[in-house]
Parts: sequence; C-alpha cells; structure tokens
Amino acid sequence: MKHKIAQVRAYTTRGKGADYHDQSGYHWIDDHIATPMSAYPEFRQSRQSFGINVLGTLVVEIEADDGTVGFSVTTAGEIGAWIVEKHLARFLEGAYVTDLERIWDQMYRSTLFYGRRGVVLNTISGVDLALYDLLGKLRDEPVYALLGGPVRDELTFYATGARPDIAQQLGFIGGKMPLQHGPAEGEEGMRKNLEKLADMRERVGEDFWLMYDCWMSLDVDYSVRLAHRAAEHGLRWMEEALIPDDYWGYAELKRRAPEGMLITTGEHEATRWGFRQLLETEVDIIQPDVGWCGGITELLKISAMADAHGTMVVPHGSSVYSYHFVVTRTNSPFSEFLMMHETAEEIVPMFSPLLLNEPVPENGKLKVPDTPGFGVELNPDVERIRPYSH
Ligand SMILES: C[C@H](O)[C@H](O)[C@@H](O)[C@@H](O)C(=O)O
Ligand SMILES: [Mg+2]
Repeated sequence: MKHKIAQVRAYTTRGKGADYHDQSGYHWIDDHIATPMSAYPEFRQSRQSFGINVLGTLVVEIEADDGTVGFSVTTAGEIGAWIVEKHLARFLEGAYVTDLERIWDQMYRSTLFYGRRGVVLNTISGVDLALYDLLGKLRDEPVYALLGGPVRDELTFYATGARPDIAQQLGFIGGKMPLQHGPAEGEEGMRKNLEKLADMRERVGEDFWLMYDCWMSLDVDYSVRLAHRAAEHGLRWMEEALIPDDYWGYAELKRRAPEGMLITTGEHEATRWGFRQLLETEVDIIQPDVGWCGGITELLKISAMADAHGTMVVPHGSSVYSYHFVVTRTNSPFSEFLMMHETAEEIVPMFSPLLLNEPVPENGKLKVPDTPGFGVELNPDVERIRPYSH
C-alpha cells in the first residue's frame, strides 16, 4: 500500500548529539586543533571559541498517514528547524513517502536562492534521511535493503581521535589524529606536528595506518612541506588540508604530494555538482557526510560518479546514516568511527546520548543491524524543543 506523508516536524537539541562538536568540559575534539581560524591567536586553543558548536542538533520527524514516524538527526539546529517548518514541509505533506526524487529536487531547486550548501544542505539531508527511515519502517526493512542490499557481511573501521595507539588496541585498522598546529604557528608548530606523528608511529609500529585530519587549516605550500616530512613517518593520508572552495589548491596538492600518500577531502562539500568539481581535482578519497551532502538520495549519485571516476568514497562520520550506505557499495571499502569519549580511550556511540540502539564497532567491526529503517530511536530522556511550527 502506498502511504502519504501526513506531517513534518522539526526539533532542536543542545549538547552532544548530532552536533558532536558541542561537548562540555575537557574533550580532545576541542583541544588546540588547527582550523582556518587559527590565523587568529585568540581562537586557537578552542574551536568552540569561534563557534564550531553554534548550530546544535536538528531532529526531523516525518509521520505517515498510518501514524508511522521516521526521523533523522543532523547538524543544523534552529536554522534548520525554521527551514523545515517554514519552507520545506510544503513539498512533503500530502506527497507519497516514495516520492524521494521529486521531494529532493523540489527542496533543492526551491532553496537555490539562499542555499546550495552548508546549513541548507544539512537540512535537506536531514529531511531525506528521515524519509528513508520512514520508508524502511513502513516496509519493515533496513535502509541498506532499500539501497540494493549489502555487498559485504560487516563493516571495517578506522578511528578518528587523539589516541590512535588505543584505537589499535580496540581493533581499528587505523587512527586519524587532528592536526593541532597550522601555518600561523610557524616552524615550531610544524615541528610539534611532526613530533606527535613520530611519537604515535613509535607506539603503533610500522603497519598501522596513521592519518592527519587538517580540518581546512593549511595552505598548499605548508601542506606540501608537511606531507613530505610526514611521509618519513609513514603518514597514510592527509585529510582536508585546504578550505573546501580551493579546488585548484587540491589539484596542486595532489600533484605535489609524496607518492603513495592519499589526499582526501569532502566532508564540507555538498551535492553532485560540488563533488563533480572535487573529483576533477583527482584527490584519492572523497568523504561526503550523508547528513550534510544532501542525504542518501544525493549520496547515491555522488557515489556512482566517484565509482566511474575510480575514486573511493569513505563517508565522514554520521554513524548509522553512513553505515547503511557503506555496506551496499564496493567503492566504500571501510568506514570512519569518530571517538566521542573525551580522551578517545573508550568506545562511545557517536550521537550519544541522543539515540537508542546506536550500534558501535566491536573489535573494529560491525554487522549492520537488520532492524527497520536506520534501526535507531530517539532517546526520550534528551530534551528537545520545537521552536517553529507551520
Ligand atoms: C577531528 C576533526 O577535526 C573533526 O572534528 C571531525 O569532524 C572530522 O573532520 C573527521 O574527519 O572526523
Ligand atoms: Mg575530517
């Protein structure tokens, strides 16, 4: 039976959740990490100081005409809630739940005059993911089954966090550390970046993958110098070295990088058009975040284009939303797990405490659960508000 959408609702939550940079107290994810704002000394020590956590979490709920509710969480907070309630809901209510392509196209086209990327695309992604969750629940199937079914039995993970040595003990295939010092910290910062890598290499041995996440903080010249010196310590990949708009810089960095070192980027890129441009730079791995790039509907297109280009897709974070996708694609051979424990020493679900039943890797592996939709529920103990309604 074909179901129609009865109502769309948008909520916000604060603290942790899908806005995983919104942590309180000490957390490695906010401890002197190089960013584009590191050019300004007063914003170097903490990313929260320049507002990395201003958005908060957006929860999108979509209810079908039989009362079944699908939902998703992403980073978009109150702005996203306004966009859903005041603008996008009109393209959903009364439509068939299966009208994924038309709904996506109308959301994208109607927001072009103020959207294209960033928080608008995060919001469109949230709506798309909630629709997939709803469709899975209505059909009593996991989302991966809607996407064509799994191509492997379980996912393999690398870990992102301050302690690759602990990630190794926990069974991950590699550890990606945040780069802490940018070009404005000069030769001393460069030395500290290299010392940290050398120390970690010492702890994990030769074969374990070590990567540096540069979070848009470098320029081409610094990246090339860092890459060549880091190659001596077996750096496996250099991630998001440049600002996302510098496609020409990525092409140059790829040309000048040491042989064998992977150049990766894309977590702040969105839509098939953005990724088409990124693929032309010849970077080795693209890293769309399914909660930010346009949702599953758009990631399918991005992934097919990357596959034809011979480029791997290793989605950024996004927990269950990327797990259900990665398990269905051969050109997504492994997944990221973001260590949300404050010192990156223990496994904590990425969107904790917002979701119930959020699966986590055990010994670096995960069999994606076959519960309907994305297989998670909202934790009723987390306070949420509905700031707007239509
Ligand atoms: C660790 C990084 O600075 C970011 O916080 C993280 O979101 C990211 O870039 C990643 O690749 O996981
Ligand atoms: Mg990254």
